[in-house]
Amino acid sequence: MKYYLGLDLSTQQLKCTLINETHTVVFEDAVNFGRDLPKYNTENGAVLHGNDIVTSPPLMWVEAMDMLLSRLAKTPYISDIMAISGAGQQHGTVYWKDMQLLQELDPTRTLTDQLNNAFSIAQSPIWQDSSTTKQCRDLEASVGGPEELARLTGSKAYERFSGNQIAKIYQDKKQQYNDTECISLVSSFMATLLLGKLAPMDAADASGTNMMDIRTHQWIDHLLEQCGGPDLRHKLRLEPEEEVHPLAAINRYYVERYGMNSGCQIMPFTGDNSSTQVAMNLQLGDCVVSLGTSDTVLMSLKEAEPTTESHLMAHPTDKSAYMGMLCYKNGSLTRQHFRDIYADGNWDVFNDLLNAAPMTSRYMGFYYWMQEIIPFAKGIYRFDQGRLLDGDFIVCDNANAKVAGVNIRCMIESQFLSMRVRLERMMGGANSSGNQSPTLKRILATGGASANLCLLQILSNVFGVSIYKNQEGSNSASLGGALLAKYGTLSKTTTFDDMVKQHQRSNSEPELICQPDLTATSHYTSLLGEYSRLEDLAVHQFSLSH
Ligand SMILES: Nc1ncnc2c1ncn2[C@@H]1O[C@H](COP(=O)(O)OP(=O)(O)O)[C@@H](O)[C@H]1O
Ligand SMILES: O=C(CO)[C@@H](O)[C@H](O)COP(=O)(O)O
Repeated sequence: MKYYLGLDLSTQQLKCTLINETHTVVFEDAVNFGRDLPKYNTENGAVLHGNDIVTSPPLMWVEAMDMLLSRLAKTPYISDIMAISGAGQQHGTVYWKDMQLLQELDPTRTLTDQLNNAFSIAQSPIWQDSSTTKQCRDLEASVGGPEELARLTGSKAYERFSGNQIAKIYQDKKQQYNDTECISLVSSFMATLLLGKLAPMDAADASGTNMMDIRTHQWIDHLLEQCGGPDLRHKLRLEPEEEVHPLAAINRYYVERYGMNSGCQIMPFTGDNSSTQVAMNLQLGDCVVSLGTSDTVLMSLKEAEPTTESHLMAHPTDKSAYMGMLCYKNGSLTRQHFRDIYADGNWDVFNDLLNAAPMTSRYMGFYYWMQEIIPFAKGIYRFDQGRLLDGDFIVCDNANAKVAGVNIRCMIESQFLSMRVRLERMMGGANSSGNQSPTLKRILATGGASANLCLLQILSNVFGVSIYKNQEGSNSASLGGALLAKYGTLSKTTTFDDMVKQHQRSNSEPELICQPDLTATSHYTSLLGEYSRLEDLAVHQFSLSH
């Protein structure tokens, strides 16, 4: 039997999924950064410096790789793994000081031991960072504004996008920037580790840099220069990779240390959202809502016009298509925070409070616990009958449980209403040549919080469509990686769709989880206008205080 490995280096953990020839998952595991690697002092995988600078240590990711591979080496599959691909949290950048170290890896020692000095920047900026507003405005101004940057690259400038992160390091950390030999994204960093030499960024993940032409998938010289000066092209070295094909065989280090197959091929790695798109194999009218550390909304698009509030990214397996995406920072960590302050850290209590609070049009809340991406705002804004409150809700009998429940309900409804308002706008833009816009038919839910059926029912009610989940594999980004690994061995002779169809089984069809209560949907539809109006007021209030 041949096996295919998918890795996913997400915000909070490094996960793996191993599939066989017929796409059955045979092994899954994860190294959790907080639980398994506490010495790096991260909180939920990240280090917060002051208000808006958020990083993770690349050496922690290297050590997670050491741990995961030692666990994998204890399985009977290791020597029959034919190919590896995978995913990384998007936008984060790794700064290599000494690539030579990768060529000289000694199989008797860990990677952590040997790559201690490999990085010129010990803390990599990650997607949660929002400290590059100045660089964003400069980048937009250099091409004539946010709309033009979105037209060129698929997105206006966002604080977390890699080009703006690189620009800040170029401007503020000159010495470390000059010491940098090469720059990787989190995804291509994983592929680089396994290859023992620099791996290209794949075009789908490079769409999250603000530096790649969204149509041709080539770097745009002017944007490279604006972000990282004349040396950046040299530090990236390679153009974005738009094919899924073998880059080279795995470095001999892994063969000698772990007994991996010397013929095991390393494929390009992609962004975690693109990899989720692969695992879900989206059909027209499907939309993925991923409730991971971030909340994201994904759609496959054949044609599209970039907007200034959503992202247009290259499709991971179809050069001529796109992925439309919305991304929210206040996803699971904000829900988790509410669980901790209102529900003693218990999801069941959280759900009881949520269900005890009825739907209402009286109370509305916007909970930007962390600096939000869309809209760009921070803080908590509560409204009672359209009026901004100074403090908490005053709920008739003022019982604590009721106030907690109203806040939890307002937070969840507000998260999902924001997705609906913006998804509808994104789909409206997906008909650039006058064709009818795609209609939303179903939502495929994934990510850690998709384990919570109460949340999924509200999601279904807000959108008025049924929710489905994949039956195979608990983590879609690493499953997508495993499928990409296999596809890379076949892509010369078959399409991705044909490869998937060949092994379709009853349990490879997504499973129906819940259906909408259409009375609730009408209620939410009637709130959309007021929701947008109050959101504008909240954003205005935020801008007054900044
Ligand atoms: N029952 C639950 N209800 C709501 N959220 C949950 C539940 N179980 C797990 N989660 C959330 O899932 C999150 C992790 O999701 P995951 O997709 O694994 O994240 P990532 O891929 O970014 O590391 C946790 O932060 C946690 O808050
Ligand atoms: O910034 C984005 C997408 O643009 C995030 O979705 C990151 O890719 C983090 O992913 P998770 O750890 O939440 O899966």
